Amino acid sequence: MDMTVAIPIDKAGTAACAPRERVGVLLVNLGTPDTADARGVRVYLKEFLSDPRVIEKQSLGWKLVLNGIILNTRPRRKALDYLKIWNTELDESPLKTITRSQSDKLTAALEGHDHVVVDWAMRYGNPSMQSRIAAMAAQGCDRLLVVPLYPQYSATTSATVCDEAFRILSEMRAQPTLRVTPPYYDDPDYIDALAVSIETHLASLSFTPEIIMASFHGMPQAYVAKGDPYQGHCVATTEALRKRMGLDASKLMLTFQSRFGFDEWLQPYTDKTVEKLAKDGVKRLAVVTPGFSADCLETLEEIAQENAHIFRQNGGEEFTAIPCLNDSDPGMDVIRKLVLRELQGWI
Ligand SMILES: C=CC1=C(C)c2cc3[nH]c(cc4nc(cc5[nH]c(cc1n2)c(C)c5CCC(=O)O)C(CCC(=O)O)=C4C)c(C)c3C=C
Ligand SMILES: [Fe+2]
Ligand SMILES: [Fe+2]
Repeated sequence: MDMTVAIPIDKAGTAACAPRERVGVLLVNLGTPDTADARGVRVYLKEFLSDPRVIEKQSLGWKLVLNGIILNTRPRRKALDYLKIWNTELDESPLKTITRSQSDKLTAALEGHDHVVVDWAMRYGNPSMQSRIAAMAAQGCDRLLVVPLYPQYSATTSATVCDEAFRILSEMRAQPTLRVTPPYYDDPDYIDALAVSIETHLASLSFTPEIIMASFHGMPQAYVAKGDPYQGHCVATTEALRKRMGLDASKLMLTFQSRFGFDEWLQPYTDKTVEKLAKDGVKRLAVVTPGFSADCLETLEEIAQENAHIFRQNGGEEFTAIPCLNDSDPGMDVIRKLVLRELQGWI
C-alpha cells in the first residue's frame, strides 16, 4: 500500500506541512535583463517601468508612451550598453554575478548557524523574489529576513522590495514571519568601508585626483518634495564620508546621475558637473558611487565609460571610477554585521 501523504502546496508554491524551523536571509537588488539584447532589455524595462513605486503616474498617457515609444526604442540602445559590460563567461549581467557572490560569501560568513539559509533575488527579472521565497519556505524557513541592498532608503527601491515581499506572502497560507533590514546610509561600518575602499583604490593609481565626486542614482525632485527621504540619506552619507576622510565639500562633491525622462531630477547632475569641472581646468578626477552596493550598468558603463569620456572630451586627463563595495572584504563586513544585527533573537 502507498503510504505517501500528499503535502498541500499553496499558491506561492509552499509545501504547507514541511518542517518549519529555519531562518531565511534574502539579499535583494534591483534587477537586470536576462540577456544583453533588445528583447531581454524590453522584458526587464517593462516590468521595472510599470511599477508605480518607480513611475508614480501609471496613467493611460504613460502606458501609451511606455509601450508605444520607450519599449520600442530604448531596449535596442541599452542592449548595446549592456553588451559593453556583460559577463561573457557566465553570460549574465555583472549585477547578478556580484549579488550571487555576496550571497555565497554571506553563507560562508554565517557558517555555524546551521539553520540559516542565505539566498539572493532581483526585484525585477530573475531570480525573482517569488521563486526564492518559495524555495526558502520549501526548505522550512518559518522566519525571513529581507535585505534590500540599498544603503539609502527610497520608495523607488527599498519600499518596492517590501511591497513585493508582502504581495508574495499574501498568497501563502503558512507565512514566514518577516523582518526587513533598515537603510544603513550612516552606519559607521558602511562609512568606514567606503573610506577604506576609496583610499585603497587611490593608493593603487599613478596619479592623485584633485577632486572625488560621490555620485548617487538620481530620482525626480517631485518624489523628494512628497516626502521621500532619499536625498537626505545621500547627503548624510556624503557628510559622514567627508568627516571620516577629512575632506570638505569642494574635495568630496555630491552629485546625482542616471536622469530618466524630462522631469527635473535631483541636482547637481553628475554628467553636467563632470563636464564643468573639466572645462574649469580640473585634470584628475575620481568618482565613487556609494549608493550602489554592486557594480552595474550605472557604474560600469555610465560612470566608468560615459562620464570618463565626457571628462576627457572637455579637457580632463585622468579619470578613475572607484569600484563599489561589491563582495570585497570591507563590503561583506557591512552586510554581515547588518544581517547579524537584524537577526538578533532569531539565531
Ligand atoms: C525611472 C525612474 C527611475 C528611478 C526613480 C530610479 C531609481 C533608482 N535606481 C537605482 C538603482 C539602479 N537603477 C538601475 C537602472 C535603471 N534605473 C532606471 C530608472 C530609474 N531608477 C532605468 C530605466 C534603469 C535601466 C537602465 C536604463 O534603461 O537606463 C540599475 C542598474 C541595473 C543593471 O542592470 O545593471 C541600478 C542598480 C537606485 C539606487 C535608485 C534610487 C533612487
Ligand atoms: Fe535606476
Ligand atoms: Fe544610466
